[in-house]
Amino acid sequence: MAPPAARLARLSRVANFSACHRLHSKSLSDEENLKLFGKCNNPNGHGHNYKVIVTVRGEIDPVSGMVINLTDLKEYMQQAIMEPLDHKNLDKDVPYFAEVVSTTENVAVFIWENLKRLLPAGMLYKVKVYETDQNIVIYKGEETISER
Ligand SMILES: Nc1nc2c(c(=O)[nH]1)N=C([C@H](O)[C@H](O)COP(=O)(O)OP(=O)(O)OP(=O)(O)O)CN2
Ligand SMILES: [Zn+2]
Repeated sequence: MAPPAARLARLSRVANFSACHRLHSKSLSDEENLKLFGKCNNPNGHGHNYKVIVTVRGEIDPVSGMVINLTDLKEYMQQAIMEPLDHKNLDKDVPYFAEVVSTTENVAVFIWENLKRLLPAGMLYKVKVYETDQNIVIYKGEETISER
């Protein structure tokens, strides 16, 4: 009898964290920052309840029935998202954002890079970050818009 075909599946898990930040670029003057970022450039910052959906992709292991053990994914997300970001001032507490503007785009990249270091090679598929219910970023590890 032919062996069962390998099945590829995607698996997602959600994390929620709270943080404050200020949108401010060191490459711009104070006036330019205010013009670009408006209320989000408030000197004392503002806060968000972020939601992150992490999706991994891989073959369903025929023995375990899993792509990845969700208990392991939970621990990786704890290390990659919750420990560095939850209840933090992104710009002051997270060294990465000392030189990188703490937009949701860059928060997604930060989470991607942290998770990539922890997960089996090639397994990370998508990081989706909700800054608010209305403002959502998806990052899939791409570096440029590829030619069509
Ligand atoms: N490209 C981006 N633009 C903006 C970002 C970002 O991360 N990437 N972030 C902000 C601010 O941080 C800001 O907090 C957004 O807040 P706000 O406009 O209040 O959010 P909502 O649109 O969800 O709220 P409304 O109630 O609809 O005003 C700005 N730009
Ligand atoms: Zn904000």
